[in-house]
Amino acid sequence: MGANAPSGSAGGDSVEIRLEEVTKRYGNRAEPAVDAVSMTIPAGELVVFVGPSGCGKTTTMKMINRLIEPTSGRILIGGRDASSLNPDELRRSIGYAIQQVGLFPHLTVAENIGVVPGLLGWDKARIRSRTEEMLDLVGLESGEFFGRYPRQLSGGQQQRVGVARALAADPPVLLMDEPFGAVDPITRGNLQDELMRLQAELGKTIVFVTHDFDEAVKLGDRIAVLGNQSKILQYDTPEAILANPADDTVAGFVGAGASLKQLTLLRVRDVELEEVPTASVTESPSVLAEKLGSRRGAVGLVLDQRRRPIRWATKRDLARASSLETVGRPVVDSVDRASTLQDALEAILTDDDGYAVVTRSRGEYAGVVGIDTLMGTIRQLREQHEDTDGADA
Ligand SMILES: Nc1ncnc2c1ncn2[C@@H]1O[C@H](COP(=O)(O)OP(=O)(O)OP(=O)(O)O)[C@@H](O)[C@H]1O
Repeated sequence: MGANAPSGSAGGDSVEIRLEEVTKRYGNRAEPAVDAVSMTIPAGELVVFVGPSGCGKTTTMKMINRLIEPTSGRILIGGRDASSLNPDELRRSIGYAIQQVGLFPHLTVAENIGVVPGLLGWDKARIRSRTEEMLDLVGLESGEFFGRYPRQLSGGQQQRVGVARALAADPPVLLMDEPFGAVDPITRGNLQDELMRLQAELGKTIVFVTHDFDEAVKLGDRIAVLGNQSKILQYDTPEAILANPADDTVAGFVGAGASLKQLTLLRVRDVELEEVPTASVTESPSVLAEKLGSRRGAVGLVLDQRRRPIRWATKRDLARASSLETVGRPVVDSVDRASTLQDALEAILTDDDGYAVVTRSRGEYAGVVGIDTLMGTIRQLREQHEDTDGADA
């Protein structure tokens, strides 16, 4: 952020957010809603606050743009004390997207997106082109949606407009409070994918609140697992939290299947591919049988003339077969190098041979990932994170 008050139109550079002993006491309640929270949200990262209902996530977030004033402590945004800034200007420099979307019902989609740029004094032509750009960015066809009213949109479309509006003035900081909470799981998944794509492009500093640990794992560069009064139970990368939850409460929050969730964080390209014996569909079954050798349970792949895997065959299958065209069982599922290891596991279970076939861009055979590789990877991750903890202690 520049030396002047954040203009909100500067865009570009991302900024760090620091909370120093931030406390919020509502009215004269004995217990603070947020108790002396200190944390650093690194510039350009997406940090997820996750924790049980009522633990203080929203209160903590709203203190960053001063929708709620802290009772004590300091919040620094790009090194500047938020309490020293004009609250209206501060809020214009921070994008804000919430579950209820909060679109103005009497304004069109375009007018909603243009609200903050308008407040910042942008001219009409610039607002119009920015609005079109934003609609495009969130995957809504500008010609179709520009003049619609919020009630003429589906829930998912409203959420997209909410995100477009939050981003319109190109703020360096974005606060998102359960922004995808009110939509069906498929739309939610799509919106999450969009946000990840956007973030890879834009590199904003984003604070994202959710109840949903899986959402946190998917989106977060880091996750802050919060307990009562926003006490930070663990603040680390998703990998580290999954591999090694700080205590039983965090482990409870991570929930069942932590190892499976770890597999969503790694890609096929992160592990070494293995090979199984292969033969071309034009060869005779005995050729593949010979390559399989005498090892029990060995399995081979039949490739078509463009080297695309088509069938799995064991030694027994081959002994009975007259042609490789019909031998064994078809390859049903395959993955590529960009697939997650969870996709690979899914393919292993679908094809039931202990391997997932990995293909290149045109479907040619590249290798396989075996169940042993997946188990080894999980074991390795766990050990790595245990080592890191040991070093810190
Ligand atoms: N305006 C308010 N006045 C008094 N108490 C409040 C107010 N807003 C929130 N609280 C209390 O502060 C605590 C933290 O609330 P907050 O909304 O920050 O939690 P949260 O973690 O975001 O919850 P949820 O996930 O359910 O939205 C709660 O106990 C809540 O009842």
